[in-house]
Amino acid sequence: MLEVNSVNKSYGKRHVLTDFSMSAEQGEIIGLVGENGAGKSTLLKILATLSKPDSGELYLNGKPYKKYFKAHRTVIGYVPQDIAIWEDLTVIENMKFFQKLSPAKKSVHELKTLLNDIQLDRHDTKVSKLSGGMKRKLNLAISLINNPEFLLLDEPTAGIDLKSRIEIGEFLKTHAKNNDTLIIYTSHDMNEIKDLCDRVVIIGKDSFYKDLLAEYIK
Ligand SMILES: Nc1ncnc2c1ncn2[C@@H]1O[C@H](COP(=O)(O)OP(=O)(O)OP(=O)(O)O)[C@@H](O)[C@H]1O
Repeated sequence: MLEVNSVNKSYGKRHVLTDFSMSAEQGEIIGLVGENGAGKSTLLKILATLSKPDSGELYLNGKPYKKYFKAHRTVIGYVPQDIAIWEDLTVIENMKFFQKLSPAKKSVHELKTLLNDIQLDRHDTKVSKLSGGMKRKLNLAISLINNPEFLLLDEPTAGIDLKSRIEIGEFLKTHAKNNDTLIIYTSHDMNEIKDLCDRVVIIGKDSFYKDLLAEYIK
């Protein structure tokens, strides 16, 4: 489903991605790990069509990103590291707002069902009153409005309570299985990666993660 071939990306003189390649199939959950600054967010932005590589080729369902990036955008869901929702609107008002920007049309009932699936039932609460975990859940629910085939999550569980973290993990597993969604997700928590991911991709040269993974996956 996804092919990434020899992608390079630099910011000025700083090489962030060097000849990076990977492939992935529908329904897989892939953990992307690497040290701070290894290029995980950079790769996710490229995969989400929000940034372009300096060189290399990417394909989704056999179609090159270069030619089909607009079409790909409609089937990709992306949750950035920083939470991007309206603090002064309620949960359901945020869902309705982002629904208007989405190519897929969902009824209010469907939007509420999506929130309930992710165990966020405070539909009429202002975002400013939500916990960090609930905000992460809302951000994730927004990314699912367009029924993405391919979901990219940049540290979706960073800095949140254990209950929300477990609920998000369980939701993602069920969602990937029921919808055949490819999920690529970054985290610094190796226990979470081990519980959630079918496979791990290491980014960067650091052998630390290779050794750590070998230890965890024994
Ligand atoms: N727009 C940009 N302009 C210049 N440098 C950038 C830009 N975006 C990222 N970088 C640099 O590129 C490197 C890789 O950043 P990136 O955010 O992709 O790493 P990361 O693996 O996601 O890190 P972290 O685990 O800390 O989130 C870092 O050194 C960062 O400072």
